[in-house]
Amino acid sequence: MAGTAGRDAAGRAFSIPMRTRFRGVRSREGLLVRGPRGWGEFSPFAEYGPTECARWWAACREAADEGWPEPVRRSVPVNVTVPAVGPEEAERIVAAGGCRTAKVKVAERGQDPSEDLERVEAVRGALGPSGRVRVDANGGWDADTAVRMLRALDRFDLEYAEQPCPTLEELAQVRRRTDVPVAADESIRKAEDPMRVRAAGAADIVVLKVQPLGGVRPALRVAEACGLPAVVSSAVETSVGIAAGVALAAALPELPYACGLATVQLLTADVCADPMLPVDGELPVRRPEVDPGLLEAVETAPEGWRDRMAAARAAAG
Ligand SMILES: O=C(O)CCC(=O)C1=CC=C[C@@H](O)[C@@H]1C(=O)O
Ligand SMILES: [Mg+2]
Repeated sequence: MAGTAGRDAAGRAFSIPMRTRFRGVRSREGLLVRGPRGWGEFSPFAEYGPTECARWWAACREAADEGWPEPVRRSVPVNVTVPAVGPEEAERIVAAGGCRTAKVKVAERGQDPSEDLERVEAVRGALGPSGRVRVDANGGWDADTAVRMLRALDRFDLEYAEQPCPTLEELAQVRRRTDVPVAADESIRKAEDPMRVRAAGAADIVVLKVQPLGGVRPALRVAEACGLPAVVSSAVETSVGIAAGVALAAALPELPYACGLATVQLLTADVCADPMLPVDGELPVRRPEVDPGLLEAVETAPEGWRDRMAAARAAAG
């Protein structure tokens, strides 16, 4: 038993294939670390260097060593996430998701604009008129394309558009030139970013992710400082990482929008026997247990991840 506890504290690496390629990623990988307060997840995407990884590591340590602030709600409304798939698959994902809000990926490299229109139309059809539909372009459009596409897509009544363009100047332009509210995601990665977003008039909403912002507490401070409505979204973690996102959403004083935390559905497996999957469009505020057998089934050699963790720690100073 002592051996397992030692291994858990040093970190257990995992690799879980995605159901559909998402953000260019085919399998989700990371390290799970057990501390006195429970499990934490360290799963920065492959392209992130030590400086960025330092914040992801801080989020993992917060979960494992400190735990999270008291929740002010018992459950969190969530959106189903629809990758850049064809319309039939999009419809199936929305129907299976059981959520009243859908976030649809658009502007996927190599796809035609008509594919975005067909996908969003299918999602609106599947949700019916009372559902909410938001799109996420991951900065894939320039300002003119974004304005043209959002005007066309708004036929299906958009709740907002997440990161339509890469820069703050372009986001501000899109805000001025369309009626679709703009949410900043990639533009919010450091504590000072939301203030810049606000000052540039670049967004109506901020997307907060626990790992890139360095934990639940730093993300709460960002939300408070910037004063814009916040949507909590995942970095497509296992249920261990999703629980941290739920803790953030549960602790925010206001939560006017559904959160992007229903992403365990995008993975082919999980490490918890009672995964963080939505019930009636909501995720209950809880912390699930890691199941040893499920973790072993997706476990990989930890050395590379422990090196990444050491580099992140060194960068944090
Ligand atoms: O917000 C959601 O519905 C799910 C999470 C999600 O879309 C993302 C998670 C991780 C990386 C990103 O490319 C992506 C996003 O851009 O919001
Ligand atoms: Mg996004």
